[in-house]
Amino acid sequence: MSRKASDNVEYTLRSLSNLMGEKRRRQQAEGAAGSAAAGERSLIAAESCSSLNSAASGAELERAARRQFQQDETPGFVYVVSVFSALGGFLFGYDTGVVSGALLLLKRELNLDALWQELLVSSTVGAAALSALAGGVLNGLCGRRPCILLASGLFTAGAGVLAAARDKETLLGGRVVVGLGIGVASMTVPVYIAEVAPPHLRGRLVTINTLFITGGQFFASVVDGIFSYLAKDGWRYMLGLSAVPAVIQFFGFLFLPESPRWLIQKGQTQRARRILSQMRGNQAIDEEYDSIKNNIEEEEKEVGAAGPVICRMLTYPPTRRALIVGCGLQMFQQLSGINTVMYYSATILQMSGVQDDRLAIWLAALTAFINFIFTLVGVWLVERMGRRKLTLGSLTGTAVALIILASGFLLSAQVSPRVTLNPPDPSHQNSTCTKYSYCNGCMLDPDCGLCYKLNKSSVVESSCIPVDKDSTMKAAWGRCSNETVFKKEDLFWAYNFCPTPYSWTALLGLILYLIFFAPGMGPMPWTVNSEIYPLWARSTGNACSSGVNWVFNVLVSLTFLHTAEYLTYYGAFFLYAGFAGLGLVFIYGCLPETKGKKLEEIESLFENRLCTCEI
Ligand SMILES: O[C@H]1[C@H](O)[C@@H](O)[C@H](O)[C@@H](O)[C@H]1O
Repeated sequence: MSRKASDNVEYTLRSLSNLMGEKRRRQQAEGAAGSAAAGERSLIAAESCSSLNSAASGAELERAARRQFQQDETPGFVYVVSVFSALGGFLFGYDTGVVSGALLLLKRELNLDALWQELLVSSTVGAAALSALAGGVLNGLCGRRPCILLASGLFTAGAGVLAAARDKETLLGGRVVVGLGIGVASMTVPVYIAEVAPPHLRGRLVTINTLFITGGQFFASVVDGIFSYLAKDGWRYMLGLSAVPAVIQFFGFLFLPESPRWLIQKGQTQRARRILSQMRGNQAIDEEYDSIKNNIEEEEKEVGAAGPVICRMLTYPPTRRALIVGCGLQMFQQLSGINTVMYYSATILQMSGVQDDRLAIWLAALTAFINFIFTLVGVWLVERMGRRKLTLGSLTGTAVALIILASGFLLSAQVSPRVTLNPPDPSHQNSTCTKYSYCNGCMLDPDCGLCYKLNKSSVVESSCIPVDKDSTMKAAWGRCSNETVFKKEDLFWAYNFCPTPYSWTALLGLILYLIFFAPGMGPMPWTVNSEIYPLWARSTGNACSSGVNWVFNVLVSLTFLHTAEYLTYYGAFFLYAGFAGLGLVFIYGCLPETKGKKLEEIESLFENRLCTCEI
């Protein structure tokens, strides 16, 4: 029998056993009085059972099951709950994305030096790493709902502090509060959605959370674009706007339920049953309820309940393997360089000849839009292709795109224009910029930029000059120190990039990167982590893997400029391509397929040694 046919029969039989279970339950509820109003569903059940008795032919069985299936609709409530939780993802994306635009205005208004700018960006990511780890304990003790409420409270408070800040210290405090919210939300939301979703929709609904993350990043870039025109206080709106979705989520969650799985674990079975039937509409919940309950009991027998969860996870082989897979996926997601590619997109676009800064900001919004739209493709594909194929395909494409991107930088470096003019520094300060004889060295030095003219498409009259301390858009002195003047005189100022005929290669690499990364490597690490741990280990497993995601996020972004200085840009992107290659080997060997499986069935996928999973 073909796989499909056997699946059908299995499904048919399962549906029929549901049908009969449902009928039995109804009969018990209706009691001896034998209510005549058994409803349409009982009629179908009766019809199905009688057809089972009389003919019992395969075709009839299948027809009855199909009719039952058509009645089994997932109630809209599951979608409402998922969307409200995914607002946490939106805030994660918004708050990590909005800061780059806000900094452009902030550094002028509050005179921020490089250290303070760095602090305002990385304090949020650092706080997120810590609170994701702490979120595991909170989730286990208090449940998912209080954690989501806490996260939206933190997002609101942080937004308020940031919008009202009068000095940089308050700003730093606000960014830390927001980071604490991001960490808790990033680990709780995928777990919560996975626990309320029916198995056949779980991947899609959890992936919606990542869609909201990238949606938040896109929205942030549009808000940055709009408020960049408001030189005074524009940053207050940028940073404060996130209070709106945070408040909506907070009030929404006052009315939304706790995860039924967490409730069963805590022995609150009546409440759990009520919520589970709300989530499943007209489908029978007995089977699901029993399987969750039995599983919890078995797990307690098998693993015991003594000692910290992380120690039990590490000493019990299936959860140890799941943890390695979960953390590995999150590590490779960040090591493939998504956040540097996104952050660097404006420069890549400038290399392609976009000289106007405002245009570059809007084109960066376009980059965020491509990331968002292709995450939507992931939502569509995840239940069709499954997690494993989608992740493998996505990472393969990402690695190829990184190679193209790196080659673009390599070719550009090989034809890097010569520095032809060396004007004397009027301030007589000893700048490092004078020592470079090619643009390539000049652009890798964060203190210098290239001032040049174009003759047709070739660079002429070029000089490597120190960059202005307040704005990277002009030189500290000389021909390129006054923006309006040098633009009128047909002069160009290149900071962080060199004019190159190979910019299209980098641009192609950038677009391909997002097209491949966004549907798979973006969402799958979150989706897979939400489903691979048994209930007792789920909060801790997700806390660890989210922590790994944030720690590698900080590491990759903080080291990028140094990596680029030592290895040059193409070296840095080749390095990420290498990491993506290693990630491919890891995923090929270790990631099992979890599509369509009940959360309770997934543990068995990790019973075998790693690297022996099905292909
Ligand atoms: O899955 C998300 C997403 O792909 C984002 O675009 C990225 O900024 C995050 O770091 C990542 O965790």
